[in-house]
Amino acid sequence: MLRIALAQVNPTVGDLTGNAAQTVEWARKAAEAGAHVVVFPEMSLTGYPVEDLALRSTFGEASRSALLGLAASLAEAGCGELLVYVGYLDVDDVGPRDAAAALYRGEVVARQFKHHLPNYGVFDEQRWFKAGRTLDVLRLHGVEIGMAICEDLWQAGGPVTALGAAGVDLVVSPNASPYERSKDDIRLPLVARRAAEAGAALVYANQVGGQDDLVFDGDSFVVGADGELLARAPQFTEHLLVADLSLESGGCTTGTFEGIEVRRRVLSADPVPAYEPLAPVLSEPLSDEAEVWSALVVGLRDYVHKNGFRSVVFGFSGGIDSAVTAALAVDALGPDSVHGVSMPSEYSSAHSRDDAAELARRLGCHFRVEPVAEMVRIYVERLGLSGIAEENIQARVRGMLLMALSNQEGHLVLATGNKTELAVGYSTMYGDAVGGFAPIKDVFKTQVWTLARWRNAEAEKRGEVPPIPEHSITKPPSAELRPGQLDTDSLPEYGLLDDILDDYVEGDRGYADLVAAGFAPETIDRVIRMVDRSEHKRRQYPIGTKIAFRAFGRDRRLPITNCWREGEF
Ligand SMILES: Nc1ncnc2c1ncn2[C@@H]1O[C@H](COP(=O)(O)OP(=O)(O)OC[C@H]2O[C@@H]([n+]3cccc(C(=O)O)c3)[C@H](O)[C@@H]2O)[C@@H](O)[C@H]1O
Ligand SMILES: Nc1ncnc2c1ncn2[C@@H]1O[C@H](COP(=O)(O)OP(=O)(O)OP(=O)(O)O)[C@@H](O)[C@H]1O
Ligand SMILES: NC(=O)CC[C@H](N)C(=O)O
Repeated sequence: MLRIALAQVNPTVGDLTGNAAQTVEWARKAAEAGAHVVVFPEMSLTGYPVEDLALRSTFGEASRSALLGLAASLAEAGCGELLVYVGYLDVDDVGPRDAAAALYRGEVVARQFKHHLPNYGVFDEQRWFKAGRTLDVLRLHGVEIGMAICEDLWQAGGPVTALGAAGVDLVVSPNASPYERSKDDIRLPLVARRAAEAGAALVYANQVGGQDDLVFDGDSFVVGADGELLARAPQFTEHLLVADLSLESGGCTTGTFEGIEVRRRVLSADPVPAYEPLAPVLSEPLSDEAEVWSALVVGLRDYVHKNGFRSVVFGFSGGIDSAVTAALAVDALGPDSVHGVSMPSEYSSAHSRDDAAELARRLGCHFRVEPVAEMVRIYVERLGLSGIAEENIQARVRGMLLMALSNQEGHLVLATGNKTELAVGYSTMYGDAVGGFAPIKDVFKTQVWTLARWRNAEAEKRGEVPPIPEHSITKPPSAELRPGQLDTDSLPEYGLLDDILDDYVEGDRGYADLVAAGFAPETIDRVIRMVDRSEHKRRQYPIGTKIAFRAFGRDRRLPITNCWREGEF
């Protein structure tokens, strides 16, 4: 029997000192829980992803030296007998390495480099790292333990097959697997299959927390050699998952398997005396809406706090996007850190002001009214503005006002745009598109309504006041930039629009496939033109948390100057 701890922690990219201190603190908790082994996430000492920091030799050297310091600190903290797997950035003659080390009795007893470097979606690892070629097996208390770093699990054959062929009893896997909807439905069966293929139990330790536009959900778990789920950590929160594994050791051989050299070192040969196992912890995965909400809350909170802000400011229009952004911000930061500003113009309806005030009342956050009509009038008269130029100046005056409040009072400005608007370019540059972070930029408009209803229903279940005024959910969306304006004057109805965008953006489908899906050719043409023409706006839009398979930004990268148009060929 061996007691394994999975430290599902939230590191901060670049904070070697803070992350090392966090590693010691969590290792101590694992030791106190009686664990023999503790596994931290991928590159937990540096944070993940470090992007081009990987290419800085100074950072690589600092990471290597922080690892040695950590080995010593762990021993000093009384964790010397605990086998600690920690991820870090290594650098050798070949180049930078996505690495994990095993620390024991104050020493680095193994260093292994990731073999498979993902280079798709949000990952650019072939730009940043050189691949590893060897695997290190450690024998601890008679158990043969191998290691596979994140993507090494995702590729059939290779490291896990080699470890299985060598005869390991247990594979530990440090991971930094970013959240996207339903990804947990892919990970667990995949890892279970790998465990069964290797004939070894598998410990999957994932990072939690936000890093720029990525959020990590944790959801660490342990599966047995037959692929059965034995323990699972909760999502979106730091957690120490402790599990007892009953492992039969058949012994391990060294040599070359699958073309990979497997090395082995014996740390301690004797099994631990029998002890009373812990009851297994099997946290329930969250519902789809709860999962997305938590992702958005954690992504926003970590962006704000890790960048040294304590509060946010943005426009409360009385509409659904700013209402959902406000509810998220209050869940993430607390009401005292959220500053809403109503900025009525000449065309703002009375209900937009009332709904904005009601939202603030329900949330208990800060709220002020700053009319913009007079400032807008000066621009309009001085420059003789009309039409779209007059419409947009209202949004731009609001943007300027919010940035002024940010400068003056130190709040981070949030942009409230959703994925549908971003897709079709339905926002004013330097107007409602200003800000440092855009919490719902990867959420389609129809999902914004779903989340609003879900969040209100959750509040009702808990006997709390629903945060979002009903009228903000039910009224027809309008930018209120001219009298009686409705979004549907310029855009197809949102249900239809989101269906097309789901196929064109998420599914990357071509024209013929869209027609085959049953959309009218003229609507397809119109939507595709709007999407393709607004790439320049998306490049300038603030970052925000990725929740979908294909988010704008890291996942979907298209040229701005681009004369290719989907059509009939
Ligand atoms: N390829 C390119 N590269 C760089 N810049 C490029 C560009 N193409 C145009 N531009 C620039 O972009 C400008 C046009 O963009 P912009 O000034 O933003 O204005 P524009 O896209 O013409 O108008 C904004 C649209 O968004 C709608 N809106 C505004 C505010 C809020 C909401 C809402 O409901 O959330 C909707 C509004 O009703 C209107 O339909 C051009 O004048 C030009 O300066
Ligand atoms: N009268 C207003 N007072 C304060 N902020 C406003 C006002 N009008 C617009 N904004 C800001 O600009 C953003 C874009 O708003 P707009 O009403 O143009 O479109 P929207 O995408 O339907 O957003 P919402 O659903 O929040 O109204 C709003 O979310 C809000 O932050
Ligand atoms: N850091 C990684 O190697 C992550 C890649 C992997 N496919 C995942 O998303 O989980």
